[in-house]
Amino acid sequence: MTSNPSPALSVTGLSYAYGKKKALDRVSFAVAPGQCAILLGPNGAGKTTLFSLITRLYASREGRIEIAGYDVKKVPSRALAQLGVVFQQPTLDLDLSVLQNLHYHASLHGLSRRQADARIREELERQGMYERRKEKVRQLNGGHRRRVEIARALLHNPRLLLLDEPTVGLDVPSRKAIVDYVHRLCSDSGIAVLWATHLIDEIYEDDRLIVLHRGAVQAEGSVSEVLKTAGVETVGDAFHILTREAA
Ligand SMILES: Nc1ncnc2c1ncn2[C@@H]1O[C@H](COP(=O)(O)OP(=O)(O)OP(=O)(O)O)[C@@H](O)[C@H]1O
Repeated sequence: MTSNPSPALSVTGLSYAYGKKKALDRVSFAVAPGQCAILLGPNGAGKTTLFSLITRLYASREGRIEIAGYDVKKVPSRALAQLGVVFQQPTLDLDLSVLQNLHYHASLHGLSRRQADARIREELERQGMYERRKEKVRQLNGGHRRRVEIARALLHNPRLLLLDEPTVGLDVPSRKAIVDYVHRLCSDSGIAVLWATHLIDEIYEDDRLIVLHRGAVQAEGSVSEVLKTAGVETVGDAFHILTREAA
């Protein structure tokens, strides 16, 4: 087996503005295969803008984004084939069954019926959702809908999974189940994750942290490196110090 030395995600010197309003300012960081990276930032930090650039919803003239070594501007279809995304707003069709939603996505990615059946079963079983496959999404609670969206994002075996505040609006047990599941996914499958959040209890000790505030990276590294940068003992204090507004 040949090893792929490229990071799962590499962002270099990325800037973006909405008219005159600068939303990202020379953002650079990388996420290695198997790494769970938390993009931590308060409202308005630029997290969704960054995701919109990685997924090519927007294009930027300044900076470069590579997914598994593929430049999203130069070879977009190759780059996006390596990417799975769970957007902040739910995107399942509520009136279709779980299976119908997943088959639709699998065919968009060019999976044969047989491949799709196998991958759907695998991903739903991993999250204890296979027995719910024939139910309409409308019948599922918010946590189970999110599980289906995560399964869908993984069907084509991407190398990078983006999650934009995926636990918003969920109750505590559903949140915990999703946070645990995604962290296990990184260590077990080698996929890289970029998880945008402003909730510090979603961070695990082994995660990589990228603290974003006002469109700029304020600190980046392991949890202990970020604590050192901020000169504090807890992630909560680091978040407070690194994202406080200038007086
Ligand atoms: N369509 C837009 N037009 C103008 N300004 C925008 C637009 N979208 C975002 N912004 C601004 O860009 C900045 C970054 O916003 P963004 O939504 O990327 O932040 P965020 O970290 O995702 O915040 P949230 O957690 O609230 O979603 C903010 O100042 C926001 O007001």
